[in-house]
Amino acid sequence: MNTLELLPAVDVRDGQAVRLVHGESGSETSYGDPLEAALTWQRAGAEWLHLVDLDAAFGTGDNRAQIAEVARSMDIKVELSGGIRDDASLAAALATGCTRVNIGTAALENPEWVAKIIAEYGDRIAVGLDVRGTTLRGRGWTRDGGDLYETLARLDSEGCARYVVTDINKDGTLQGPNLELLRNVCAATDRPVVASGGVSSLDDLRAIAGLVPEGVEGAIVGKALYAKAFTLEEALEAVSR
Ligand SMILES: O=C(O)c1ccccc1N[C@@H]1O[C@H](COP(=O)(O)O)[C@@H](O)[C@H]1O
Repeated sequence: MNTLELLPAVDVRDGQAVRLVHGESGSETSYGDPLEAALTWQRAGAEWLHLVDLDAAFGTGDNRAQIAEVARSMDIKVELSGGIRDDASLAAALATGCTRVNIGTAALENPEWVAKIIAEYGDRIAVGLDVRGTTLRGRGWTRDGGDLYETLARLDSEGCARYVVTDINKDGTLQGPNLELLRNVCAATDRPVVASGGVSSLDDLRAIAGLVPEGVEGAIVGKALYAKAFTLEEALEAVSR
């Protein structure tokens, strides 16, 4: 059986590594320098970094230069997210050398462009399905963007390689992942799924790892690591069995 991949998250707002609650602007807790945070996860044995430009996602500016510096400083794989919505922002993201980008809003608002970049870049494009219930949310999770399963079927038919599925109601809450949502998405697609939102304990990670045979490939871990609920070393050990 494959091991669950873990992607520690570094979300950047106003130059700082932060965690939000339910993705709500203004709910930030700050954790200092993003590069230091990223290097901490790399030193602890991470194979992936989930790196998000939150200002670009919210439309409150961007942290593009800093994000690029972090991505370029990593020896590990980087999934880059936030504000990648057109050719220029995609080119800048890919030029950082990141392994893949995660597209949210554009997959809801600009499906033709997303179909084009999926065809062009294949595995380097993941789509972030950020949901409340089964309704997708875009523009910093402030606007409805259609039905999860209809969008998933469309993206599947266009060849999307992978989905990052976030339950907004769980994100940043330390309330445990939405396993039912993950199971339902895995049942609806044969593409790998990266789970995001709610991880609070090693048992949560073991529960997500139990979904690897159903199609879950990885889990993003944010607040739990910053709040020191467990260490990344412990997390990696927990999912390696
Ligand atoms: O990660 C968050 O906490 C988050 C909160 C609010 C909005 C977005 C958030 N994260 C990431 O941003 C991308 C979406 O960016 P865009 O819509 O493509 O500009 C999403 O995939 C999340 O990974």
